[in-house]
Amino acid sequence: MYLQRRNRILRQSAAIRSLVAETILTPSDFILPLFIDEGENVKTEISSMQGYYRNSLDITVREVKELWSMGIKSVLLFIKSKDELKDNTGKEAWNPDGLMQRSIKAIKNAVPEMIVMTDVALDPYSIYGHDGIVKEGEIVNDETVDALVKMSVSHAAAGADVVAPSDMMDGRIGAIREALEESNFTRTGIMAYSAKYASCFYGPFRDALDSAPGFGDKKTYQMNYANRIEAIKETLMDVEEGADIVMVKPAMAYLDIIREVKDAVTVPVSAYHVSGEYAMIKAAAKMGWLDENKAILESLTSIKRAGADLIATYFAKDAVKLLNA
Ligand SMILES: NCC(=O)CCC(=O)O
Ligand SMILES: [Mg+2]
Repeated sequence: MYLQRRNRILRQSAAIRSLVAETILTPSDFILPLFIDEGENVKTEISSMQGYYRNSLDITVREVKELWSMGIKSVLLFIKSKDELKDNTGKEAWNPDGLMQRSIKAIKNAVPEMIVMTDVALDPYSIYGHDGIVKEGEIVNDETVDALVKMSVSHAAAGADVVAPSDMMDGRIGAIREALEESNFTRTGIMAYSAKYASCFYGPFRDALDSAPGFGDKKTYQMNYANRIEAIKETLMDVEEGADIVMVKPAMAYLDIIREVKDAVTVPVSAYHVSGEYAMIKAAAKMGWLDENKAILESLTSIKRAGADLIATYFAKDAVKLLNA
């Protein structure tokens, strides 16, 4: 045979494959979500997320020091609220002494350079497990936005670097930006969950925070997974309203959306490799059906290749260890 072009030339050794690799994961690609609990020395494995824990703040602070030493530059905080603090206003969400606010302060105090991102949504504080205030069975938009604004400002006051509204109410990015400006928090960023789909892949997360919706589902605010153009509309609106970073969530079943969003905006794009995506790999690996380490690196590389500049993933630590191996 006489071939003008032999594509296998650039695949023949590990060295040449790495020379021409188009996508390279690095520790600073990752955001590690952390689940924080009240108490001391409390470490609870999430039943549907084997190998992943909800920790009290003392353990979390030690963990964040380790993460920084590994090269992980960002954590995304979620707290598990006590049942007696839950209501239908979400007011615990902006309590200056709430678990979230104490966590932000403790982490920034221990590792000032760590980029602390905070979840902004009412579900951990809601007796209904919904991301907003409920009236006559409906999740009301505008009153919820008022609550999210208070929540965001209180996170900024506690020292959060980036607030991350994950609720999908309309208009909240603009309202939060305006409030941050008015309160003089001009260094606080907003990572908007812009294209967050109503997904079954969030199931294990709701076990982690005991935040499953008490009635109905989240389809009146999170996006229909049948839709693509709507993701662009949502994302462009959030950028217009002042988002510094936009997000697509979940990740693996939405790689097309990540790519289209990446092509449509000039801000960094993040993707959230969610709890169900973690659980699938863990479960298959446990059965001996998948090589866990290979599945982790292939999944995260695919998400970056699709266009994600940042990846929120429960595998961040595992991935960094594998990249350094
Ligand atoms: N706001 C956080 C979620 O909705 C779920 C994340 C996950 O499933 O990992
Ligand atoms: Mg929106």
